[in-house]
Order: sequence, then C-alpha cells, then structure tokens
Amino acid sequence: MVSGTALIYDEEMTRYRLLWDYPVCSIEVPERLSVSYSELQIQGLVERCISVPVREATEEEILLAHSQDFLEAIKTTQNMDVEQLKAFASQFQDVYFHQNIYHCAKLALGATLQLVDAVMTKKVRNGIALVRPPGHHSQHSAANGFCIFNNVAIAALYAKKMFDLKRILIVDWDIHHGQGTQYFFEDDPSVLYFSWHRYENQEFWPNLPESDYSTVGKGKGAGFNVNVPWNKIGMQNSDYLSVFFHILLPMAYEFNPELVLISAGFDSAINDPEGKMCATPACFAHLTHLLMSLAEGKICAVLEGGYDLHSLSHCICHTVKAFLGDPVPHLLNISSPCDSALESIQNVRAVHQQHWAFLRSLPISMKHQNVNDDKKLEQFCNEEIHTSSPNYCPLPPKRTAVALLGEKIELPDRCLKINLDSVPSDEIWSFKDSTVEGQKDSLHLQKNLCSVMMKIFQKEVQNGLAAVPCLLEAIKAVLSFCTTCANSVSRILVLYLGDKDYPVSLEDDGNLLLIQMSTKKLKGRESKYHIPIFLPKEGNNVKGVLHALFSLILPVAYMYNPDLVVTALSCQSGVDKKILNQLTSLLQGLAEGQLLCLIHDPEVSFLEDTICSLLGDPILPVTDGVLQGEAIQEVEQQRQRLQEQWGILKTQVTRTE
Ligand SMILES: NCCCNCCCCCC(=O)CS
Ligand SMILES: [Zn+2]
Repeated sequence: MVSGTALIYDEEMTRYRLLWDYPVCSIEVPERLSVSYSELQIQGLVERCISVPVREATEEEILLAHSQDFLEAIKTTQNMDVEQLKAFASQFQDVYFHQNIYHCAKLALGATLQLVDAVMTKKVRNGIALVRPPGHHSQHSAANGFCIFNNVAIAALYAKKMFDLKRILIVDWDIHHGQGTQYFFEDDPSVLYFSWHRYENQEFWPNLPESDYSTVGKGKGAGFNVNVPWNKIGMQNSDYLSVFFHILLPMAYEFNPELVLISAGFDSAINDPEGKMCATPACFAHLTHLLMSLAEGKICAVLEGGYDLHSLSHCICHTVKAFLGDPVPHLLNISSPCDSALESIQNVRAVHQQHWAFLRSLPISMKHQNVNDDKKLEQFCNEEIHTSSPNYCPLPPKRTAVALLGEKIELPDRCLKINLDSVPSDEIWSFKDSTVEGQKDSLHLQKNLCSVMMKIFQKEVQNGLAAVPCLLEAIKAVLSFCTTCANSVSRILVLYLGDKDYPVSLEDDGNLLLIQMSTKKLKGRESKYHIPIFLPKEGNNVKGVLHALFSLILPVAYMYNPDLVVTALSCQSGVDKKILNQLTSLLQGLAEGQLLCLIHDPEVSFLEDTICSLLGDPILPVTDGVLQGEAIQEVEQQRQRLQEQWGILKTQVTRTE
C-alpha cells in the first residue's frame, strides 16, 4: 500500500529577489520559502516527510508549454544588469527578473516534475513542492504575475505524456485566477481546471472578463474549466467549504481523476495583503483532506502565492499534516455562505448545469449581481487566526481499535484488537438482527463497544470499528456510554444506513444529530436533528449516496461540528462498498478523526476495506460517479427543506425580505 508524503524544497530558490523599486512585486520575497520551511521544521514535519531532491527542468520540458522564443528570451536575463532586467520586465505584467531567476524557475519546474514522478511511480502517496517563482499566471510566450514557467500546467502535460494519463484535476485555490493555466487547457477535456479567485466584478487583478464564471471551456473542453469568482473580500471558511461541497467535489467525483494537482497558493488565507480573505490556516487542512479520497490519494501540491509569512507558513503546515494523515482540526462557526458567495455558487452551477450530471436535473436559475451584503466590506476578519503553532508533539500513532471480529480476518498490525473475553468466536455471529439474544450477549456487546470507545477517548487510537449484532442496539449503547462516561463529548453525529425506524428520543437538544439514509420513505418524525434521507434503489444498488454525501451530509456535519462521529452500516444496505469507503474516509474530516464504525453482519472483504479507510490508506475511486436523476431529485428536495435550519446547505440566494 502506497504511503508517505514528499517534501521538495531547495534553498537555492531563495536566491533571487527584487532589485529595484517596483511596489506591485515587492511582496514576492525569498523569505516566503525560508520562513515556511523553518516552520515545518519547528513543527517536526520535515522529518516526517520523505525528502525528494529538486532538479533543473530540461528545455524539452519547458517547451511542453512555452515557445522557443520565450525560452530563449528568458535565458538572456542571466547576464543582464539591473537596468536591463528592469527594461526586460516592462514587456510583461507584474513580474520582475533577476540574474538567477531563470535558474530558480528551472528548479521550481524541476521540483514540480520530481513530485509528479515520485507520486506516479508510487514512491510516495502525495506531496508538496515549496517553490518560487510561482507558475499559474505564466503563458505560452509570456511571464506574468511573478510567474516565469507554468509549473502546474507543465506538470499536467508531463503527466499525460509520461504516464499516459487521461484525466487530471487541477485545483487552483490561490486567490488569483490562474489565467495562464486556463489558457493551456481551455479546450482540453482531459484536464479539469478549477479556480476560485478574488474578482470583484473584474475590478481585481488581472481584471479579465474570461476569469468570470461564464468561461466554462471551449469545444470538447466545455464544462472542464470552472471559475468561481469572489466578488467581495472577507470570504470565510464557510464560503470555501460550500464551494467544495456544492461545486468542486461533485464535479471531481464525476470526473474521477487519475491525478490531482493543486496550485496551492495561500494568498487566499486570512491576513494575506493580496487576498484580504478570512479563511483560516486550519481550513486548508480540510480542503486537502477532502481531496485525498480522489485518485487513490495521488495528489501533488505546488506552491503558488501567499505573502503573509505567518499565515503562509501555518497554511503549509496544515496542508502537510493533512497529507500525512494527521487528524484535521475542528473548524468552528461553519454556517451559511454569504450572499455574494451564494450568488457565485448559483451562477457557476447554472452555467455548468448542462455539463455535469449532478446538476442536470436541478432547477437552477442565473442570478445577476445585485447583492450588496456589506458583511464582506470589513477589511479585516472577526476571527483571529488560531496559529499558536502546536508545540512539537508526536501524535498518537494512527491506529484503529477493532472489536468483535472473531477469527475471520487477521488484522493489519496497525490495528489494535480488542480481545474478546471467553466468548467463543462462532457464538458472536449467532446474534440475530431483530433482538440481541439473551442478556449475556447485549452485556457482551456493551462491554466491547465501551472498550473501543475508551481507547478512542483516551487517544490511544484514532478511531474504531465494531462488528455488532444489531445496529440500533449498538447506537443506543454508544449514546448511553457517551452520556455517562464521556462528558467531553457533547455532540455526536450518527450516520445510520438502514431501514429500521430509529426510535428518536423526543428531546431535540442537539447533542445527537441522526442522519438516516434509507431506501424506504421513513415515516419517522423529522426535525432539525433527525434527518431522514430517502435513496431509491435501482436494482440492488442504492444510487445517490455520494450526492447525498456532498449536498447534505458533509455540509450539515461540518456545521454541526461533532465531537464524535458514528457510522452504522449494514452490508445488506445495497450501497456500493467503494462508496461506503469514500464515506468512511471523508467523514474523518470531522471530530478530529474520532470515528466509530458499527457494522452489522459484516462481510470480510467489507471489513478489510473499512479498516483500510480508517487507517487512512488510499481508497479506490468510485467509477460510476455519474448520478441518477431520481436520487438527485430526492436529495435536492431534502436540501431545499433543510437549508433554512442548516444554512451551509444553501446553493442560491434566497430573498428573505
Ligand atoms: N494589490 C492589488 C493589485 C494586485 N497586484 C497583483 C500583482 C500580481 C500578483 C500575482 C500573484 O500573486 C501570483 S500568486
Ligand atoms: Zn496568487
């Protein structure tokens, strides 16, 4: 199983800087790399990564994207004096040159390609290249916006050529539009380019009409270029997560990429002088985590922008920790996106409706700019960053406590087996679903669940799994355990996949959120904290689980912000096992990864897959990501109904007044 996170950095890339007075470019300083790298060292992350050396890109690699003339021109900067460098720079927009910048641009590109090689040849699972100059603004024959060679665009072209890839996703979360990258792949359906960027109705740099949501790609590439404009500053974690849930993730799963490249610019984080946004460094741990279930975890993050050294270095550390599989921190106060963000989300979904199955059958209208929610006018954000850099502390080993498996499977040694007392293993399987036979059995059940949960709460393990005779019994046992023994747990999210009517206790005090996915319409009383989701069965397969996951379950779960997540699944539920593994993997972004999986009447193969998901191993992609009409309608109706209580579910501006 592929593991390991590559960290690619060389201090040679700090050896160029601005040599004359050019205010627009003064923020792009060498310290961006050196400060970030030293923060990685302080947090003990350098030694946890696999160091991969940089190399110079070859001319052939540069020419994958750039013209020969452009390359020859850049070469000449090596022998220029400052006046000549200044004159040379004036032919391009917002970019400066230095005698050593050509060398560093070759190293930045070489580092990027080294990362692609390491991931594609399975030396590592994922990784990050800390490079400068950045790349996503540079074009066939033009340097632009601090960028010389387009590192990520060439990485995609290189990966297609060297590894014969057919589907590559580029996620550009930098706060500037990577127009250079867009131009390279506008008519190419094999590269899905996604970018959000500060736009302010074309008032913000690079002030291009083609950066708006209406640019969806050309010809065969139509639908494979996705622009999400931020028309106000001050966007927060909720705005960023909403775009992932309601636009990027459904598209990414439908596209099913073989490789994910991130144009990882962190000028989209709080306190950045360019972005003036409010998303916290911890948010980038979640953005990273949410992408890690794609492409069997093959992700290459390449640094683009990011100019506040403190914010930048903490964002990079959060990204690396997520890559390493560390628990991702709680995000507080997730709620409805602001109206301006909703307007952008609505418009992106409207123009892409014809290109993506998950949107096709929805009633989405265009919404033109007339929103003026001044909430985003404030220059600075109301939440200071929680960047008290965690003092260096080794995390508990990523272990999974497993109970009640009998002898059917031998567990990976990374698991902690809860030894059963003297109950002979064959008896364990004797439980019937309807009732738990005899007092002994339910007592036995309780004891085993308690031991798994104790280990989770004592942080001896990250998460746990228990094969149980009856899901409803087990859920009740878990809840009673938490109320009695674990006072640190005040909010529990239970995701129950089954048809039994769960006896919802009357009090809706919010310390239990039950989301139940069922293939039959549940008559149970629905309330804010009891969400029944009906998913029609087609043949023996339940469709729309992924759609429900992105449109409903994850957004509500993030807004609820539980201390513990419990999944209660039954193998007979008719849900594709690969989808259940995606669900198990994605839900680990909540509750700092404290997840307990209850499985009824498990099949061995499913147990093994679930354990792999819990251990953070790469999971298989879902091939039939294309969703079905009816299921989408059902989920859409639930979303419409719940969005008043769970604002994160909104996907369009609702005129309340
Ligand atoms: N401050 C408002 C003016 C905007 N100046 C933009 C300068 C180019 C930025 C390029 C960049 O950051 C690469 S990620
Ligand atoms: Zn940028």
